[in-house]
Amino acid sequence: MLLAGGRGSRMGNVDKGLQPFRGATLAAHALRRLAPQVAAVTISANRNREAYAALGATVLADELPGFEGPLAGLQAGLRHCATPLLATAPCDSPFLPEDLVQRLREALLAQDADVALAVTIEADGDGAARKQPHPVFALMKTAVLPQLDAYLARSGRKMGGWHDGLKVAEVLFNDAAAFRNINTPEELQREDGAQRLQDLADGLDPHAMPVRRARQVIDGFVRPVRGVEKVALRAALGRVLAEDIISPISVPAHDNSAMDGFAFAGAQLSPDHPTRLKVIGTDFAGRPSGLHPGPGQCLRIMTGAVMPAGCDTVLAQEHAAGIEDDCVTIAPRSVRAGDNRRLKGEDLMAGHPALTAGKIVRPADLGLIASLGIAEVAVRRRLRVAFFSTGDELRSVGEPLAQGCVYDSNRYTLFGMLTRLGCELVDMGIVQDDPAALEAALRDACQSADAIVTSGGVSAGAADYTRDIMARLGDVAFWTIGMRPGRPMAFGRIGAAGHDAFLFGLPGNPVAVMVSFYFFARPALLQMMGAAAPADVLAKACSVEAIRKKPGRTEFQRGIVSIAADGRREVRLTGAQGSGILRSMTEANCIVVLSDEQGNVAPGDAVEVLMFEGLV
Ligand SMILES: Nc1nc2c(c(=O)[nH]1)N[C@H]1C(S)=C(S)[C@@H](COP(=O)(O)OP(=O)(O)OC[C@H]3O[C@@H](n4cnc5c(N)ncnc54)[C@H](O)[C@@H]3O)O[C@H]1N2
Ligand code: MOO
Ligand SMILES: [Mg+2]
Repeated sequence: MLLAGGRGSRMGNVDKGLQPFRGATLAAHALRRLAPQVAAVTISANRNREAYAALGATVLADELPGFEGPLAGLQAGLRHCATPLLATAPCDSPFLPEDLVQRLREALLAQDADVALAVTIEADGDGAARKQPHPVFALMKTAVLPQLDAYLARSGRKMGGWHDGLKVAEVLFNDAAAFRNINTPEELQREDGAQRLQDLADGLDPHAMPVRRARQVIDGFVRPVRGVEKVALRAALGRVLAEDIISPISVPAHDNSAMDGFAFAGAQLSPDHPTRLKVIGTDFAGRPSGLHPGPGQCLRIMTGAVMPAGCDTVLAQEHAAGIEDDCVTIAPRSVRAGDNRRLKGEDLMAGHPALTAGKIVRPADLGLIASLGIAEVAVRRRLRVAFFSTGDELRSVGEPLAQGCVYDSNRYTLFGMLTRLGCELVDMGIVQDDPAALEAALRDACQSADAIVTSGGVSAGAADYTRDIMARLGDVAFWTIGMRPGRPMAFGRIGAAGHDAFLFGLPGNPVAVMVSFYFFARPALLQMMGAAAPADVLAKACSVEAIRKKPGRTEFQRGIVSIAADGRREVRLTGAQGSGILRSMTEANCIVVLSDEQGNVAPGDAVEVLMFEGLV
C-alpha cells in the first residue's frame, strides 16, 4: 500500500503524491519501485481518487474522517488486504529500495515477527552515528489489525506508537538516501533536477556542439550534493564552506598602533612649529600601562598595542626629530592626525560575513577563520567519484604488455586530477570492451558514487559499447564537440538500484581525456561540491611561432610560457599536438586556448593561455 492520504501541509496543502516529478508524479515513481515487489498495490488516498486509480491501483479512503494521518490509511489497508502480509511505503519516496519488501519479508519470517520495518544509520548534527527507524517503510501481518484499531480508538496517532506488544523486526538498510522523501516544493525542485538534459540541449546539434554551449548544458544539469559535516579548522583546507562564516567579533577588536613609536592626540600637532611631548610610560601589545596621556604628553607604544584613551595618532620612532630623556620632538608636517592607527573592525566587523558559503578554503582563509577564534567549520561532504578505463587493449601497471596493448595511463591522470579537486575516489580499474562488464561497472558505480568518470569507448568504433549501455541506464547525451582534442563525449545522469550519479564519459585518447576533464568535468564537479563557479583566468602571451588554426572550433594546444628578454610573456608549443601524445601535457606549463573565432596565428600574435600553476 502506497500511503498518499496526507494533507500535504508542508507542500502547501497540495496532494503530494500527484506533484510532477521527473516526467511523472511522485506517486507514480514510488509505485514504479513498489509494484514489482508485491502481488497487488493499493493506494491510500483521500483526494483525487480518480488520478490515483489511473495509476492502476485500487484506491482506499480512510475510515476515520479528517486526514488523521498514515495510520488511518494503514487501518483501511489492513481491513481490505487480501494477502496475509501488507507492505507500506509513502507516496513521496521515489527512490525507495528495489529490494525493500523482499528484505523485510525475510526478516519477518526469520524472526517470526508481526511487523518488520526499515532502519538506516544516519549521522546526527555532531556527526555521530544514530539509528533512524522508518516505520512507514514496513511489512506487517494483516492479523495485527485489532491492535491498530485499539490504538486508534485510544486516539493514538504516532506511526510507530501502536507497536507496543507486537514483535517488531528491524531491518538495516545501508542506503539511507533511498528512504529520503520529498516534503517541500524546494525539495521537489531540487530533486527533480529542474530540467531534463534533452530540454537543456534543445535546438543544439549534438554532432557539432560548441564548447561554450556544452558547458552551459552541463552547468544547468548538475546539482550540488547536500551533505554537510563539521570539521576541525585545519581539516577544512581545500574543502568547500557549507555556510557563510559570520564574524562573531571585530578584528582587530580595538583601535591599535601600526608602528613602534609614540601615541598622542593628533589635535596638538602644529603645522609651523615642532611639537614637544613628554613620554609618560610605555604600552606593549597585550600589556597596556593603563596611562592616559594628557595635553603635552605621549606614550611610547609598540605595534599591535591598543591605542590609549585620548590618543588617535602614532609617530613612528624613526620619524621623531629628537628623542632625549623623557621627551620626544616631532617636526612640523612629519605626521598627520590619525596616522599609523589601525581601526577597530578594519579587517572584519562583528556580524558581517567574513567568508561566504561555496568558498574553497585556502591558507589565508584558515588564518582568517582562526583570527575569529573559530575552531570548527561546516563544509560540504566530499564528493565521491568513481572512475574506470575501458578497452581490451589496456593493461595495468605491473602486468606484462602483450602484443598490441598499451598501459592504462588515463586512470593515473584521472587519479591525479580528481585528487587535486579533493574528491573521494573509487578506482574501479579497467573494464573490458564487453557489454555485460560495462553495464555491471556502471551500475556498481551509481551505487557508490555521486559522479562517474570513464575514459574510452565514446566514439563510434565497433567495439565501443559504452554509448548504448550508458543511454540505457539513464538520461545521457552524446556529443561531438567543436574542439580539439576531446571531440567525442558522453554526459548525463544514470541510475541503478535507487541511486543515480552524474556521468562524464570522456574520450580515450590520453590528452583528450585530460582536456575534456579540465574544461567540462572539473567545473561540473566543483559545482557538485557546492563550490562557487570558478572562472578560467586567461592571460595573454605572444606566440613565438605560427599556429595553424581553423575557425569554428576551439583548440587546446599545449604550450610553454616563458619571459622573453624584453620582459614580455611569450609562449611556444610543445611540439606535436596529437591527442595520444601525453608527453605534450607533461612538458607544458599552460594550455593555449584558441577560441572558435580564432584563425591562423602569426609569429608575434597575442594568444590566450591558461597557466597550470598559480601561487596558492
Ligand atoms: N571514425 C572516427 N574515428 C574516431 C573519431 C571520429 O570522430 N570518427 N574520433 C577520434 C577521436 S577525436 C577520439 S578522442 C577517439 C575517442 O575514442 P574513444 O573514446 O572511443 O576511445 P577508444 O577508441 O577507446 O580509445 C582511443 C585511443 O586511446 C587509447 N586509450 C584508451 N584508453 C586508454 C587508457 N586508459 N590509457 C591509455 N590509452 C588509452 C586507445 O588505446 C586508443 O588508441 O576516437 C577517434 N576515432
Ligand atoms: O578527442 Mo580526440 O583526442 O580530439 O583526438
Ligand atoms: Mg576503447
